[in-house]
Amino acid sequence: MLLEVRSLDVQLGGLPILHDISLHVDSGEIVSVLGANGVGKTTLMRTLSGLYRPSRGEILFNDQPIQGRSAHAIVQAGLAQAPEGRQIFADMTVDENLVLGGIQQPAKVASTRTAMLDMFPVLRERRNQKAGTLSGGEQQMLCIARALMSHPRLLLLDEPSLGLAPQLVKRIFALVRDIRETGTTVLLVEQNARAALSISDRAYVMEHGKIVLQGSGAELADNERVREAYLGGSAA
Ligand SMILES: Nc1ncnc2c1ncn2[C@@H]1O[C@H](COP(=O)(O)OP(=O)(O)OP(=O)(O)O)[C@@H](O)[C@H]1O
Repeated sequence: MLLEVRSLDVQLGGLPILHDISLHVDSGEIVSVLGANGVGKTTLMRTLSGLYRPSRGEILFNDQPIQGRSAHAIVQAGLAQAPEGRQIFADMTVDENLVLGGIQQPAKVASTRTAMLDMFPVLRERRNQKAGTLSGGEQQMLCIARALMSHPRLLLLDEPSLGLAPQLVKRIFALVRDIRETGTTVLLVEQNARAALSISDRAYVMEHGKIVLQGSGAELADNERVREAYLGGSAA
């Protein structure tokens, strides 16, 4: 197991947000966490990245407990996040954003940046352009490439399809598959259950801060409750 989350509770501003979350991600998998707006998906991602401290439970990464470690130390351990809303540096160029993503591994920045520009040719064309002037899809690619600059073993993706047209959603999900092929494990949170399940080995469904269902991508795509709530209709 690359990531194991055991009985995690998270409170924010005194309010319970996540309750008794347990999940795992094996090396080489693509795993999704699905759920509607506000169920706590971003809170989970931010907790895994060390931005929130759980009130109970354990997070094991590569068999080491990481809860309570700084966000910086967690990136160094090999867990990087492409956050919801992209959060790229709008006034900096594409190139500068990439360099910042690799800041913890300065010796590798030049070669990793070349690899990223090969993987995302649209970023190569726009490498000297201010990131804030990129389209939504280009910004998402930059956000993912910036996270990959730290050579993570596990990439967390928070709603990569948010606000993108269907063709671009397809493109982004194809890229997630490519990323896995290069040896990076992926944990993805998504509202777009259809697209996420189509590329996931396994998935979890969250409601009201809890995990209510889990299974293989195919099992969940076939599950009546998932079909009704997230895929827009029953099997019939
Ligand atoms: N800093 C905070 N303080 C208090 N409550 C918060 C805080 N951040 C988030 N919440 C609440 O926690 C709940 C879960 O929010 P979260 O952003 O994790 O959901 P989400 O599943 O990612 O939703 P979305 O898809 O809309 O981003 C929401 O009710 C939200 O209002």
